[in-house]
Amino acid sequence: MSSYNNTARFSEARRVAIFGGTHGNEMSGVTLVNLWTKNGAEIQRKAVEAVPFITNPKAVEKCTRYVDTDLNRAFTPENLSAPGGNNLPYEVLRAQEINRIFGPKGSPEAYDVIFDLHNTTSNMGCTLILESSKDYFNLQMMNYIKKAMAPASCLVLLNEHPLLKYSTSRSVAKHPVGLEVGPQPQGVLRSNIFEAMRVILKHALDFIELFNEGVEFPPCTVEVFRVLERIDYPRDANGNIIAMVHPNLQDCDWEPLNPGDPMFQTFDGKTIHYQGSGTVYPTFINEAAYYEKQQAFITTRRETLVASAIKKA
Ligand SMILES: CC(=O)N[C@@H](CC(=O)O)C(=O)O
Ligand SMILES: [Zn+2]
Repeated sequence: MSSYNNTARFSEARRVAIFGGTHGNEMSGVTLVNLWTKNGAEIQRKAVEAVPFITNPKAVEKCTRYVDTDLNRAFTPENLSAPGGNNLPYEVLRAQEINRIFGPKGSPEAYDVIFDLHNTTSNMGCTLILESSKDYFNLQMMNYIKKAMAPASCLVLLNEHPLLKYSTSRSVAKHPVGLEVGPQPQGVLRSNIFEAMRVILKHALDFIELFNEGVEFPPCTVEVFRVLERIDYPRDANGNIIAMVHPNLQDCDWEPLNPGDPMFQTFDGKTIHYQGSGTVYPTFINEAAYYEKQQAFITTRRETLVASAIKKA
């Protein structure tokens, strides 16, 4: 990226990948990618090469999140450079392979954009996940998608947290974009969720086509929800869960949670209240895949980011 007259210049985003099955039991992404692999007409755009790709075929085969370890945590520098070949966990080997095809991560040869399709069991609706508040190309894309979706809502989750950020499959690209649509149970396809994901991706590809055609996008602001904290379930001394998400919080992703609001309900009916110092916006509430990660939900803060104008270099 370079700046000239306050317009950020980015090279053409020709190489685009659409990942499905990073988690093998998240069926919208798996199904869309399989569909587009058979017939790519829907994802074809002028001056864009969009490659649909199943990232974790073994997990898709078993309809499980992963086989050995979570692929969407596996793209660390250590893993990507680990020797050991076939002795490595399946997903680490697969991460290396994906990094060879679509990366190398952090290099000029890396793919321009990777969309990674996920589903959540949480009531999050349409969510886009970003990893940087300074990527004006992605911020402009978020602004475009949000406007194109209106009056339907599409929220942006910003995971830029120094400790809570993880090494995603999409992080191989120059501009990584996560799509997270829910609620949808694991292993299940719901038509409303499937169609919502399909529409988000349509707008995203339209944006890239316009950008590649030389359209200048004027400065804009984007409302995002920045990851603050992970909240675990209350546990006993043995680590067993002793409370559930409170009914007042269940399904209330993105709604304000204030100090003193009910948060958990113990099995004997006691309410545990939120003790933070100010209003937060919880999301990924009661996500099935996060029980193993000791996470009941995450808290976020609302922020407005500013993006400069952008244009093709
Ligand atoms: C439910 C789920 O899998 N969510 C994704 C979010 C992301 O792609 O950043 C994950 O934990 O990897
Ligand atoms: Zn996922």
